[in-house]
Amino acid sequence: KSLKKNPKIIIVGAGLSGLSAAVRLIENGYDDILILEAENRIGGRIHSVKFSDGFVDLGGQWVHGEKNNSVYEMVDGKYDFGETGFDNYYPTFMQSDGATLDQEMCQKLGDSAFKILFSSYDEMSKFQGSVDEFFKSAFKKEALRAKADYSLTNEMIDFYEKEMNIWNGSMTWKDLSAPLHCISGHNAGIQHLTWKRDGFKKFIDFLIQDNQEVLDKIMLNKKVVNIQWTKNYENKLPIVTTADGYKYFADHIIFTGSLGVLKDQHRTLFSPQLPITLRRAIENMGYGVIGKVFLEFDQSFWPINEKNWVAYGFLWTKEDMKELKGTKREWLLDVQAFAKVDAFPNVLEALLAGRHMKEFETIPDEQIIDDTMWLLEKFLQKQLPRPNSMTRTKWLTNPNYMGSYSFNSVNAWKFNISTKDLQETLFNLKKKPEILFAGEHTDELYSSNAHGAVNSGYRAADELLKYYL
Ligand SMILES: Cc1cc2nc3c(=O)[nH]c(=O)nc-3n(C[C@H](O)[C@H](O)[C@H](O)COP(=O)(O)OP(=O)(O)OC[C@H]3O[C@@H](n4cnc5c(N)ncnc54)[C@H](O)[C@@H]3O)c2cc1C
Repeated sequence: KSLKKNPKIIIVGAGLSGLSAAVRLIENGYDDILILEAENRIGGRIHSVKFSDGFVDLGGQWVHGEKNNSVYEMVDGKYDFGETGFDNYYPTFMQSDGATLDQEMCQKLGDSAFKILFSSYDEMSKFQGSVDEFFKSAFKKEALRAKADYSLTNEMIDFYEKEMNIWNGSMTWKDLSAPLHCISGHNAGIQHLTWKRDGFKKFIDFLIQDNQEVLDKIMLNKKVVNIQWTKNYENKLPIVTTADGYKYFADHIIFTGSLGVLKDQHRTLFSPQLPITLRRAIENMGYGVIGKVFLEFDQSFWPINEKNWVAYGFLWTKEDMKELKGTKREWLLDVQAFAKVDAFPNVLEALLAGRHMKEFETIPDEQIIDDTMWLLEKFLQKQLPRPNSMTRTKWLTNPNYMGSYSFNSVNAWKFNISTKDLQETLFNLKKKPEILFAGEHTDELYSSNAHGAVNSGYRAADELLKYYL
């Protein structure tokens, strides 16, 4: 066959997967690349913003594990990671009435919760339902055995639902598939390594350090609105149209927009329509959102000097929930914890996920400060200083993301769909790979993670390299 020596490749998106694909192609001599990025910056869901005396991460924050983790391995020995300490310690559990909670009992229940969620894979993998159903029935038995109070048991269940929603980006753990939860990849080693005051953006420096030319190939503020692929033709080229009306031709296109973008826009983004197999996978794989609020104070009022202190964990009573339902502060019900931030002694970070994320993202900054301070004062039972500054996330309402990351849903299990189905390459009649898909949601083992995104970019680039070899 007569193949072009240096085909034209368009990569849609300059997040980790797009940049990784570009680097891999350039390293192999394929440098006729154009990267079209909708935002006015690179990095995508890696978004480190200036805050306090460094950078905090609105997107990917921690390196989860060391073994077989492409992010960790790329910088191993070249970067001195920090550590949040979440792996080995429990938060200080708090209740809104200031009652002194039996921390030992809470931790005992916490141990049971972790065992059920992360060490019962034998039973869980055979369970056909959701993580919610599996967890509740097992946890209630454990709580009974531990002679835990009925209301504490329910408050802990609510706490671990939030934990799982934050891990998975789900709105409710009723959507999380129990058997698929058991097959997600795990990278051994420390689970919460940090980039200290540098932010995750530091990783991008490592990723492109030997191929800086990749930066010259990026066009910012170039939102792709349509990709016309040539399904039934042999000798036509696909055409990419951007929102400003420009058209670009290419031999191959690597599309890295999020699963949220695909769910929302695939019907208008691709003409002709994507194959039914791919559409089914897009529609049924899970994708949701988490939120973060960073607050900076003059000085810490949390026990930052206690070696093992990691966070305040909120146990919401029924009365608390009733009090907030129907009010403008209802979104606070999604807040699980306020955690310390490694390398920032004066910064607290709230983590949240659940049913109120749209409200959270659409209320003004001033209200976010008022509400989070109201919440902290309620649980800590004291007056607190106002923060000097605040920054928060808005991933769901940004049309270039529509959420934070993908998860293995109950529907994916029901319809036998895996992340692999989201990798389906579109070929033209000559069997030329025309549109390839990358992005965290397409990685078989580490979807939802930064290293999953990197792996997916390499995989898509390798598929093209293989074609040319
Ligand atoms: C809040 C949050 C917390 C996270 N925490 C962690 C963590 O602690 N550890 C971890 O490992 N991972 C974490 N992740 C996940 C990790 O950040 C992502 O998996 C990874 O960054 C995704 O990279 P990607 O290239 O797949 O997608 P993206 O980063 O979304 O890149 C895709 C790019 O395509 C662009 N785009 C979209 N549509 C178009 C279009 N039509 N035209 C042109 N461009 C388009 C987007 O703007 C974006 O830049 C977190 C993510 C979020 C949001």
